[in-house]
Amino acid sequence: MACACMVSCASATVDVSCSSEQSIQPPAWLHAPSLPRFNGPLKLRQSLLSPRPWVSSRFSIRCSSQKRPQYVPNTIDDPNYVRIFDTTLRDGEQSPGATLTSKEKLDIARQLAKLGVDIIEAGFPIASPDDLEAVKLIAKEVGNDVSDDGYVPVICGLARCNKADIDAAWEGVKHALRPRIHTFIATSDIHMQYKLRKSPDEVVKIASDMVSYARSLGCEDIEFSPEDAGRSNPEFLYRILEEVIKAGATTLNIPDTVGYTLPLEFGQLIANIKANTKGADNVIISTHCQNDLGLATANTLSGAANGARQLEVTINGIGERAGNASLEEVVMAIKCRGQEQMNGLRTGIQTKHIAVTSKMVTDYTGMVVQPHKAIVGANAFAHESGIHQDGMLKFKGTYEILSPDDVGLSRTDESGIVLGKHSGRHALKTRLQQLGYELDGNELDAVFQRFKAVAEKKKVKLLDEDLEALLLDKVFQPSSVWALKDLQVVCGSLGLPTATVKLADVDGAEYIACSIGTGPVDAALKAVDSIIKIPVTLLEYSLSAVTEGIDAIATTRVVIRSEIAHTSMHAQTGKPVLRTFSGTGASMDVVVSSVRAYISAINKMLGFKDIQKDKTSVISTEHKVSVQ
Ligand SMILES: CC(=O)SCCNC(=O)CCNC(=O)[C@H](O)C(C)(C)COP(=O)(O)OP(=O)(O)OC[C@H]1O[C@@H](n2cnc3c(N)ncnc32)[C@H](O)[C@@H]1OP(=O)(O)O
Ligand SMILES: CC(C)C(=O)C(=O)O
Ligand SMILES: [Mg+2]
Repeated sequence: MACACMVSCASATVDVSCSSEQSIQPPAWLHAPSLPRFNGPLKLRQSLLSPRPWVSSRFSIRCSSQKRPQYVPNTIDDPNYVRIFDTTLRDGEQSPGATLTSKEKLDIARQLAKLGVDIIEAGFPIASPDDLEAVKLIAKEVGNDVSDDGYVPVICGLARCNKADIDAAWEGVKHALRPRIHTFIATSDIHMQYKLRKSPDEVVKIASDMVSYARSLGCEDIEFSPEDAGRSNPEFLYRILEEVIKAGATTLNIPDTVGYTLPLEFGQLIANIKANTKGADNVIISTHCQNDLGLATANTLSGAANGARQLEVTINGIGERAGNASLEEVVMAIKCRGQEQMNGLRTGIQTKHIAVTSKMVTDYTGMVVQPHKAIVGANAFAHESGIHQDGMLKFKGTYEILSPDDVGLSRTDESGIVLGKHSGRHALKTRLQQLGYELDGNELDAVFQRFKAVAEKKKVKLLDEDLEALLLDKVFQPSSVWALKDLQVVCGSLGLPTATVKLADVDGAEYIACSIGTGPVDAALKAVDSIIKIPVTLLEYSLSAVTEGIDAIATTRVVIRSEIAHTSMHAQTGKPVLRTFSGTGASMDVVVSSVRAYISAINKMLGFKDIQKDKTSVISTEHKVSVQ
């Protein structure tokens, strides 16, 4: 039987007709050498539709209509569709220091609409006149911007269970095409006794009266939350929820306000509420999980698996204290595993807008996302270890369950390879090839050794400029006559800058010299001079950091002139002139970098006429120290 079917391949989403064979273009990453290569349209057989955990996430197939269901407050005509309620502008803004201006809130609301969230909680209008104005603005602008397919987000305002709050919330949201009032009151013993100082009976009456009041204003979409439901007596929850349903609530949101529950426990709570609350079949059950134990995403997914069809989340997981369940984690988990593990759950989120939304929220709130944050962290699609990089180079499915394209991330290096201290030769060689350098064998080994040594010290990843500097320093050098073995400098404002240098000659014999100078570089170059004993003049010296940061690699370029030999013909006068030689060096230590460059130029000079150093001219024999 044919059915409407959606295939989501990396960033592309293709509607196909689902019969026994379907024709779609394969995603690029499917071209793994170890798998059959598909050059034409991929024939998708039914066997490919069966769960294949290692592929399904990067290649998810859904056999249902992907149209967003028509919005009706208390029901969804697709049992697998989960509404995404974004509360970045309300709970998210409760993050200490995350205050947003009205303009920023409007920008974020517009972005949330692009993302396709079903409900935007735009603020807590009673909190301040600014909050009310921002909610109004969002309701008027974003809440009336209907897309071609009929989508327009619900605009919601929060209110305590009192008339003033509800009036303010209605004042804010009523301009939207789909306005919602969200009212809440705490139901745990601890909150009722110590915070509200009200009996359970009083709380039930207030809740029911205030839901009725909200309905009486003309709002047909009412959400009610029993605050601290995670620590509330379940029997009391069933009772109060039944009363608010009778009073006209259309969504029952179950907050784990202090992030106290464990995933199985929270899932069971949702299942129990659905089973034991009269009228629960005619409303939407929602989750609102705080992250105090780091379980917000897990609890939210557990709630969805147990029948919740609205999930309250924030971008980047920001929110009160440790934050809320993060939109990107919840949505991508459903996208990645919903088909296979959650009976085909789906959301209406356009996931390719996730990265930019995350960035906007970071910029506006100043709440920086940790590098290893799932989905949107800087490292979420980066691979540093040699074994992983080797796997990624061979087939991305080895270490990636999602494609960065799915969340709107592009990376300059398609394999997401970050060169660092854990990288191997495969990754280094590949990156060098991409930069245009073909290295193998000893050359590759030599660069690899230097690369490892630098990567050990460098805290941030190695950039292309770093690699090129290493290549210049290690590979594109004249054949070595003298080599720097060790270097030590003493400098500062106390005493004279002094350098001790150990060089090895072409036979491996070592020579040490010590010198003072005007600074550490000058002292080190003089110590080199005193070993090599060939008069040269330093004509040019330049030092630059190839990348940013205190641990950047410094490259040095020097130009020297031999004062005793090595002439060339002047192009205009035809007279012999003393020849100049340049050299480059690189190191995270500026003095080492300088000495390497200097020795490189000297080696070039010595190699030019094939004049090996005159061993009799060195001032010290092996391991003897000469101090100038
Ligand atoms: C779990 C959550 O995230 S709830 C949302 C939390 N968000 C915020 O609080 C942000 C915005 N808040 C504010 O700007 C202020 O708290 C306001 C404007 C809402 C209220 O300020 P104030 O009137 O000065 O009250 P304050 O915040 O000090 O105390 C809260 C009062 O509301 C009562 N209250 C708390 N929750 C509720 C509720 N859901 N329904 C009714 N009353 C409530 C408290 O018992 C307390 O009443 P009391 O003054 O009789 O003791
Ligand atoms: C207002 C409610 C839903 C809330 O934010 C919470 O309980 O965490
Ligand atoms: Mg909350």
